[in-house]
Amino acid sequence: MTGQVGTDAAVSKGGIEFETLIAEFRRMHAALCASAPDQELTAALRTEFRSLADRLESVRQPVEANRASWRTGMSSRGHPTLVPFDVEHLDQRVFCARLEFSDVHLGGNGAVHGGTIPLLFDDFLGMFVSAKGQPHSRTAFLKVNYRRITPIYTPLLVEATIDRIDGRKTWVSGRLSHGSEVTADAEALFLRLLPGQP
Ligand SMILES: CCCCC/C=C\C/C=C\C/C=C\C/C=C\CCCC(=O)SCCNC(=O)CCNC(=O)[C@H](O)C(C)(C)COP(=O)(O)OP(=O)(O)OC[C@H]1O[C@@H](n2cnc3c(N)ncnc32)[C@H](O)[C@@H]1OP(=O)(O)O
Repeated sequence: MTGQVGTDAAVSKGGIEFETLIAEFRRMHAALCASAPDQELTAALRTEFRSLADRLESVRQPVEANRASWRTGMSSRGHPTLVPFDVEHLDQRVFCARLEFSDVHLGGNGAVHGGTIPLLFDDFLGMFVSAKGQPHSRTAFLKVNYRRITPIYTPLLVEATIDRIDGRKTWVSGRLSHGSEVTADAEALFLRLLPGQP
């Protein structure tokens, strides 16, 4: 890692190019998870990955605000390893989105890895709290119930509601569904940060 700081102009924050780059990265990530390359292909890929990492580290940004993977309006803000979702509806009380897990998220026997679902909920509920609850909040707790196996490569719906706001506290809950079946649900408390609080 070079630690070099790029300029704003060096960061692609707009246009379709960054979105298609992230889509290709996610495809590559899923293909890597699902593959078994032989030694020759592994060596060739390692060389290409190293070269790509060198080029990206040369335009490294110090804080999230300047990073291309921090774009509102893009699925998961353009972050390549968060769980991507497509927003269906957002209002003061309800937030819902469509998503599909991939080989990136596979645990075992066709089921999504148990650690991936809290990642989705933390990000999804956190976005909701940021947009319609209290911005600049942080997760104090997140409880997840795994009700059924969550399948990969299957259209799913994730929904959330803001249940209560009291002072700095926002209580929020979420559900992940496959058709009429809830596969996981969550409840969380977010606390608005105090001025100067890290
Ligand atoms: C497409 C539509 C959306 C468009 C959105 C547009 C823009 C959005 C842009 C960006 C959005 C960006 C991000 C959103 C996405 C993801 C969000 C991810 C969020 C995270 O992933 S963030 C990382 C994980 N998170 C932590 O790293 C927290 C570590 N931790 C702490 O930083 C402290 O722990 C803190 C600050 C939580 C509290 O500390 P503190 O000192 O401020 O407060 P204190 O302890 O005094 O508690 C005050 C009162 O809360 C009660 N309380 C506290 N904790 C509790 C608990 N666990 N359970 C029950 N009650 C609790 C106390 O009991 C007391 O209650 P009372 O006042 O009644 O006595």
